[in-house]
Amino acid sequence: MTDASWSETTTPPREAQFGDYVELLKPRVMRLVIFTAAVGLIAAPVAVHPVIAVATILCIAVGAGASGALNMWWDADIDAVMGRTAKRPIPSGRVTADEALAIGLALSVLSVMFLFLFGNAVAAGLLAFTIFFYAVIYSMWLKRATPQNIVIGGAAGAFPPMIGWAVATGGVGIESVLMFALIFLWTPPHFWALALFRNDDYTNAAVPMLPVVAGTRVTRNQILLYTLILVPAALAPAFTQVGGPLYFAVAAVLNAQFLWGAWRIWRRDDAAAAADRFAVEKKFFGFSILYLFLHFVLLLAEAVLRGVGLTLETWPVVL
Ligand code: HEM
Ligand SMILES: CC(C)=CCC/C(C)=C/CC/C(C)=C/COP(=O)(O)OP(=O)(O)O
Repeated sequence: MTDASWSETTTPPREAQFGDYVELLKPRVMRLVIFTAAVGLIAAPVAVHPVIAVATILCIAVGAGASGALNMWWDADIDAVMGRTAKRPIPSGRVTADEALAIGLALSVLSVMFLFLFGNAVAAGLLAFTIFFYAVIYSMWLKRATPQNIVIGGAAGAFPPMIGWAVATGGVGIESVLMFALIFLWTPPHFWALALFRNDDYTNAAVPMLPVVAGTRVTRNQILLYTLILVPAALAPAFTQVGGPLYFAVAAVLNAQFLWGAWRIWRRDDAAAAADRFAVEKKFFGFSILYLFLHFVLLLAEAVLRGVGLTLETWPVVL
């Protein structure tokens, strides 16, 4: 469906295609979110039937996508102003805001309902809370209100492994809290590195991201500070039942590299960054994604080595 408000001088948007609706669900970011949820489920000490595992991961994926659609519905005005997001389905007129809202709400309800059926009440409750946290607390409130938006709002992105863990165990454990902490503390360096080289976008859109409000010096300091706190939190799972020597050895290298990147960002200023077009910040942002992905690959590898994760022995109750 297209928006009728386009004037004759504007290139009319084309009709929406299936891909536009998929784009509403923020698939590129959400694939890592879904992977962390899957690892939370598999690393848990209670084995799950593959049918339940697949069904519940699908529910979490749909719920994550739904929260992305709700975010795009609410943020359409901001997205229209920023170069990175101006071509999204709503600002480009291919999908209407009402459609995005309807899709976001419908998929949220369906995902939580089916996670309750295939999983349990704790997992479904956590998924509902996570969708609410991203769509309402982060998008509708914090994002436009405070430079601490992504620190507090980052909690939404940290819940998925806890949801996966809750599917398997029916509860919360120290290990799932550590997985939460890993993502929670990783989010500020991940995002602020990007905000440094996308500062103009956020300034134009009047979004109070840290570099806009407090300046780039403070942002560089905060990236290093959060990385210093992140490193011990990222190594801690090695000493629990989900970790082991493999996790520790590889994570130590990854964390040394992350710390080195944060240090390089900290010790330079905007003139140096402008000279190489934010090459260090861009590299650090790219590496942040690999960094988080590999930590969860390590948790998966440790689970495979322990022989936990899936079992055909417990036939799913729901069937
Ligand atoms: C409040 C928390 C977060 C903020 C503000 C944030 C912000 C961003 C932004 C603005 C981008 C660029 C996206 C684009 O090019 O459209 C990005 C990319 C990305 N983020 Fe985050 N992020 C957050 C949390 C997370 C979490 C929790 C994950 C996964 C666990 C994640 C995974 C990714 C990935 C995989 C990409 C690259 C997407 C691509 O391939 O283009 N982010 N993030
Ligand atoms: C299971 C479940 C519900 C998971 C949700 C996970 C979650 C909250 C991920 C958030 C990651 C994200 C896309 C942040 C972007 O911030 P932004 O929206 O300010 O970025 P933008 O400018 O790209 O829109």
